[in-house]
Amino acid sequence: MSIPAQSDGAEAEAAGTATLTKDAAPGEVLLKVTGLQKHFPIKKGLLQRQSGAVRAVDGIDFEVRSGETLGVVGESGCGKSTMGRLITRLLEPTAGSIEFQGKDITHLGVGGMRPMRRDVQMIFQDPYSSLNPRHTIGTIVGAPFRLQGVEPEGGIKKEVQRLLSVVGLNPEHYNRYPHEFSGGQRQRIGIARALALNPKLVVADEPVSALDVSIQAQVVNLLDDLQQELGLTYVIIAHDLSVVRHVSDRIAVMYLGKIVELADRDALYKSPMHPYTKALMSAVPIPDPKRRGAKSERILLRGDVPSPIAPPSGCRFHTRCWKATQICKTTEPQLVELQPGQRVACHHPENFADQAPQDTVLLTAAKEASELVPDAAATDAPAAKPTATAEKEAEAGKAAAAGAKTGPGAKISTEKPTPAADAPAGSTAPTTTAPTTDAPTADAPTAETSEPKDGTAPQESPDK
Ligand SMILES: Nc1ncnc2c1ncn2[C@@H]1O[C@H](COP(=O)(O)OP(=O)(O)OP(=O)(O)O)[C@@H](O)[C@H]1O
Repeated sequence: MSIPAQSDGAEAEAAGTATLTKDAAPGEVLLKVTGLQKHFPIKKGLLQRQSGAVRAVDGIDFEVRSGETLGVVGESGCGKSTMGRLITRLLEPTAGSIEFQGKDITHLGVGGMRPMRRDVQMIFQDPYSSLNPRHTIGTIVGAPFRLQGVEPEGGIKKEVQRLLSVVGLNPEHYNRYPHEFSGGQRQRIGIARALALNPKLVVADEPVSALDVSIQAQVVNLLDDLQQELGLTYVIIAHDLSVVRHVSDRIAVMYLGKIVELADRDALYKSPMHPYTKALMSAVPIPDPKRRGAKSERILLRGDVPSPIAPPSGCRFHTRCWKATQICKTTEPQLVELQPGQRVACHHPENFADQAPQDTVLLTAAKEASELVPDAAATDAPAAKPTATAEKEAEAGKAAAAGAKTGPGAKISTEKPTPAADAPAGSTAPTTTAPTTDAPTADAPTAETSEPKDGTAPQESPDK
């Protein structure tokens, strides 16, 4: 796919809207997150006194390098979306810091963030609710220019039409409304809007999970193409391991508000070190029919993820981990680099020397919360969470693509997207994931934000 060049920084400078930071060279750290926390307060009673907090993100550290794709996986409710909204500054962090190109943006206000909004954009999960139904596509995709006061060369209309063709839509559909498009096409509209200001970092929160299976691969391939042509850096949040495997260079695995493992994609899939990662990976179906008969075991995790209001002490995974010992209950493991490029927070990692060999007494209850089952039996097993993921993937039929991925630019097998290639409107089957935590419902914590509906994706920080 050939993508026409976007207006570059020089033009922006000429227009008097230069960004505050200098560009990161490929491979340099673009985003650095340190000790990031987001606790949503739980308020009760007439006086709305705070009675606790949902610890959605509870101290995470990671970096995103220019030009790479960082995939973020984990069960529903582990804090992936909250993390995405924190780094795009749609949410105000409770603690920690966020640096973008060396500049601390943790507590920048609306005015301070305005220039940054050009560089950091977000693509939302639900292409139905993230586009304002009363606005035309032209208005939606052109909104970032108006909000930032940017006048592209040739005018907004021409630039919007160019963006529409970049994402595989018909530029003539400029005056149409969102309801006239299918789910996949709407997601392309969301992508066009995100690309309007030539961002450096794009955070995509479950960008394909609301789309029909047949359309998912097209959108993933489009994101791939755009990255190569425009040198974009992605943070892609997904619970579908085959999508994450396909698109990511590195992968962060989250559990209950923490990153438990952060590693290069191949290392993570070949030799996961955190037991939780291993359980997640064991649920991915083997795509190669020749290897399918090979003896393999799946790890079923029983029960729900504990509540993020009162997470377990020590290692948060210890209540469901078959390797947990006393130290796991009392001491929180730090995320340390055990292999080059592979950081793990575990006292008893897989595929590596034990970090607490003296601690041998297993926590029986925890051991019983997981079960190793032969592969065939696992297929019919009831829905512990990783198994549910596996089922979704099997259903998605994308496993072959996942297994075949070898390097950047590899494609999920699909027909090339054409403007008309997506399924007609209404034919998609949105997937929603039920929350697994019992956290926020009972105590009705304060909602801080909702997805923008007006085509103005993250132009302003709502909690400022
Ligand atoms: N505005 C909010 N107010 C209170 N609690 C919230 C808010 N947003 C998220 N939470 C809670 O924070 C926790 C993490 O939610 P988050 O949406 O980040 O998880 P997730 O991993 O993205 O899950 P999913 O895949 O289901 O979207 C959950 O327990 C959720 O209920």
